[in-house]
Amino acid sequence: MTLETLPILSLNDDETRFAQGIGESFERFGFAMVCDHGLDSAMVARAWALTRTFFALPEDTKRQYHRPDMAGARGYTPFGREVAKGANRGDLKEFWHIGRDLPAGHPLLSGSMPANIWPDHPDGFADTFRAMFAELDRTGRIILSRIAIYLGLPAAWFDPVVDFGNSVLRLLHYPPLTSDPHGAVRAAAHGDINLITLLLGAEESGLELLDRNGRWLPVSPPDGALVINVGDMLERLTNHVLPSTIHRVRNPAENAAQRSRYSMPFFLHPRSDYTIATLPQCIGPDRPNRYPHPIMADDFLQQRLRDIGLKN
Ligand SMILES: O=C(O)CCC(=O)C(=O)O
Ligand SMILES: [Fe+2]
Repeated sequence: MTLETLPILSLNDDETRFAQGIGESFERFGFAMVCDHGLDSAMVARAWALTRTFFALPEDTKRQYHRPDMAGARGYTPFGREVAKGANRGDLKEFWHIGRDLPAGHPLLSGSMPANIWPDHPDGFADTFRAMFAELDRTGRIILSRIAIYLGLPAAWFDPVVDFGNSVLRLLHYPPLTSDPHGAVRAAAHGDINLITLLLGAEESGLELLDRNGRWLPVSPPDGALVINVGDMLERLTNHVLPSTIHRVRNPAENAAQRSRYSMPFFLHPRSDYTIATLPQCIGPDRPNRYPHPIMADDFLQQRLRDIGLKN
């Protein structure tokens, strides 16, 4: 049976059923909607309140935390800075990036994973987003274990792949559209770079995926649910069994254009030194290996950061 619309999956379902459900949803759409994900709702509410308060600070204050030398990997990236691969205008968004806190002196620290920077205001920002990062990291591992089952791998297969992974939590603000955007959009069509993305906030409309029939399909999760999508690294690892689907955030019309939109994607990455080599389970007579040359996760990432204008 082929799926017609994005199903709503429950993480309370038993492992095998959930694995089958998310695998089918990913194969068909590259996306899934997941409720009962177990994220603490009080923590998530605090995270939204802090996000709103931070982005309401004066532009000059926010720009103190802009660190172009870190390729946008930590801290603040101003409005209009990120340009989707192949697009010619900056997206109508500003964002803040949080990474993993590594133990002091960890070898990955000196290379691809800079230490976090935290704003002086609002109070509680660092504590709440450290907790959010840890919880999304934990939830992401559970999702990956179900994907492993679907692919016929041991459930714990991804654990060493994502241990000390270079994941990033992004707080996104799309300000109200007050003037003619001259062709720019909130988020131009793009694929995500990482393994999987866990997204909160998509109940505020605008997110659309490019379906394989060439039509844009709105993604409208129930309140509080996670939208999860396959990124380019998982697509490559699975030889396109699980597709990384192009998506965008379109500009709203009329009343909604007067409102800010906020969202919170967690980009789950492998360790920087993990080598992405096509899974033998995903190669066959009808599906020759598209990627005979493995690539290190960090080399893949650095190339893509140059593509989107965050790195020179
Ligand atoms: O804001 C959203 O709903 C999606 C954001 C997104 O696709 C991204 O930041 O990669
Ligand atoms: Fe995205």
